Amino acid sequence: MKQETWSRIAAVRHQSPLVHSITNYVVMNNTANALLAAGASPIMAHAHSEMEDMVAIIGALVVNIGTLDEYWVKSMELAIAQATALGKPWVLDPVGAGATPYRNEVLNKLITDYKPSVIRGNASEIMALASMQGQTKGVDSTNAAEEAMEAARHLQQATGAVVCISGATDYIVGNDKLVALHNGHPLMSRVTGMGCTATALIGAFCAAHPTELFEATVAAMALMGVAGEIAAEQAMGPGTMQLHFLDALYILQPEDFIQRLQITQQQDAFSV
Ligand SMILES: Nc1ncnc2c1ncn2[C@@H]1O[C@H](COP(=O)(O)OP(=O)(O)OP(=O)(O)O)[C@@H](O)[C@H]1O
Ligand SMILES: Cc1ncsc1CCO
Ligand SMILES: [Mg+2]
Repeated sequence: MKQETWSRIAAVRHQSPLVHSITNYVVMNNTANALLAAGASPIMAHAHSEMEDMVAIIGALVVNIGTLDEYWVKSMELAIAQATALGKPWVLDPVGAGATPYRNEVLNKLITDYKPSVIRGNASEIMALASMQGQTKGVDSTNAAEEAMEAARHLQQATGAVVCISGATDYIVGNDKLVALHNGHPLMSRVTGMGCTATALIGAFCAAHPTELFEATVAAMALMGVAGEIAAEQAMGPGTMQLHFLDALYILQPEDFIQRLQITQQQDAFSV
């Protein structure tokens, strides 16, 4: 399992897949650099006139609604429609789901009209999306993590997407599959757009493994966590954390990755 996860990281380095992101102004530079450090090739574009042609040449599409507006939402729809037509994976980052009616309306439309291949958000975003997709409040949940897990499962069933909840522990939910990753460091949440970076890396891994989206998502989040942990050991604070994180993505070797990776998997089990 750990060796197989490493082989997916090596495949991204080897294949250097082209990842098209329509993402927010805040994180464009961070995510492009993270993709490069992991061995992928980033392109950011949103002009309506080039969406079809751009999506024709990429391996995967990442849609992040962080700083959405009406023009960009149309770009997203054009790009997603083309990705769907060409059978290419597309990954959704529902930044700020639940924060405003406009965000919710856009997200609900994207999820309902064009099914994402993978959705990655933090617990509150995943819970907001699940309630938009008809989930009634969980009656069984006894704690926040369990509530988020029920939401992720609901969202997975409603959309068919692989659903990732990121946080201190990352959970990846597929159809009858659940993996938990226990790496990472609290300093990661002090750098803007680490979640967006996670989603961009998922895009790269899906591009390299288009028929194994669950495993691709696990590998991308495993890389995030291990690189984050290594970076935190070197960093003095958020500034150097950002720099060391890019270096860790680039330098990481299989021995260190396998030694550090903390992964647990459950089949057919959705209790946390
Ligand atoms: N307390 C923590 N301990 C370990 N890892 C963490 C912690 N908090 C976040 N992470 C890691 O940081 C990355 C980003 O996850 P997070 O849930 O913070 O995303 P987010 O809320 O969408 O962030 P943003 O919106 O700022 O991009 C993931 O790889 C996650 O595993
Ligand atoms: C701070 C911020 N605002 C909109 S997007 C973004 C980056 C983190 O998602
Ligand atoms: Mg986020």
